[in-house]
Amino acid sequence: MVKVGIIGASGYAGAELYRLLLNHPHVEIVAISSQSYEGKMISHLYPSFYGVFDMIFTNDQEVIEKADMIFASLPHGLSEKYAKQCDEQGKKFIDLGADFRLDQEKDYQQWYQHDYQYPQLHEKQVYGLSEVNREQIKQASIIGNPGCYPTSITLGLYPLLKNHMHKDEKIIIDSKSGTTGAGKSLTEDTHFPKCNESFHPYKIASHRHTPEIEQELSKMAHQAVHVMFTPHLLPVNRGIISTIYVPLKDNVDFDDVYDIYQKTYQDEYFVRVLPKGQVADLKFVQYSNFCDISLHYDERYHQLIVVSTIDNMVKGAAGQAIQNMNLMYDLDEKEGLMMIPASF
Ligand SMILES: NC(=O)C1=CN([C@@H]2O[C@H](COP(=O)(O)OP(=O)(O)OC[C@H]3O[C@@H](n4cnc5c(N)ncnc54)[C@H](OP(=O)(O)O)[C@@H]3O)[C@@H](O)[C@H]2O)C=CC1
Ligand SMILES: CC(=O)N[C@@H](CCC(=O)OP(=O)(O)O)C(=O)O
Repeated sequence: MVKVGIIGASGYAGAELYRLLLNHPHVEIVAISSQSYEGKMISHLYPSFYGVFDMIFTNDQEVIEKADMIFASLPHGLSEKYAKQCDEQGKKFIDLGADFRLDQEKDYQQWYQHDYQYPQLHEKQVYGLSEVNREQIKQASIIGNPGCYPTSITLGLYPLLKNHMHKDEKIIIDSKSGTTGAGKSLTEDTHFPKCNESFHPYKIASHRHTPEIEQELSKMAHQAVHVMFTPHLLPVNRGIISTIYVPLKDNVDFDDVYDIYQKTYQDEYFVRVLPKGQVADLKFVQYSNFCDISLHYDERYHQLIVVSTIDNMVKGAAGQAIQNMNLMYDLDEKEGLMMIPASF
């Protein structure tokens, strides 16, 4: 059994981790921590766990002491010191936040306004996009779990960029996220009367996921890729849907693009390329670890339109983190993650 601990377990992504891990046959959750709820039972905060998982929140140090595999689900800038301790003690560490995602410290400084406390630690980090970096993840001890928007976008573009079927022009991406993406603290934007029955873009041309998206797309394409990324707040609890507009190279036709997507993902259980004519819909990935991709062609402009959708809490956070843990422990990648999505 893998002895798992979760730091920041009172937050949404932390709670989603134990909701899923409780069904994992090779995991024992040995400790979970919270600063605000230390000494309280989980059901005090999340009544759905009452009688199912009556663990008491402890402190961060006890989690590190007891567990061999530590997930951190904290606001940005707080994970490094825990990763350092885990590294020194030979424990595995997966960060659900952004502290181990960017390759360049200068990008982290610019977009997150933090410095690296332990720059050498970052030489060990692996970007946890499971389907793309599988072999590196298997060998890693520190994983930067991808952001939710970047997961939907990078999986949606990987086959196209890897096979250089796109024109060397900037890519336009419109993404929409449910409100759990903003975490559990109340904000003006996620207050029910403000977001309910409304819909708005935010952080236009300035969202902190932009450098992460460009970094990973550029690696896939082996050349610099630039994006115009606009996130929107969708008044639903869960789900991200990204609509991506990419000009195709002149000699590339849509049927070839579709074939490449199918070939690339044919052995990937969690990435589903939908049949031609179908449209990806976040309803049909909610509560699951699937990423559904539909492909569309605008012949007037010779443009590909990719629609890629995930559950932000699962493939966009806790599910992908568990998929990565499975890889790190040489377990079946699907273990604990075989949930069927909502059907209506
Ligand atoms: N929600 C999502 O869809 C996704 C989230 N993530 C990432 O996962 C991480 C956790 O996100 P999420 O669970 O949504 O966030 P929440 O705000 O819901 O939870 C974060 C938790 O961190 C703890 N915490 C510890 N120190 C602090 C501090 N100084 N300030 C605020 N909170 C603190 C809090 O618990 P306590 O006070 O009890 O210790 C809190 O419950 C973030 O880095 C987020 O970006 C990644 C992908 C998707
Ligand atoms: C709707 C909403 O507010 N979403 C969050 C992103 C989700 C998230 O938690 O960010 P990471 O994936 O980087 O951890 C935001 O825009 O900041």
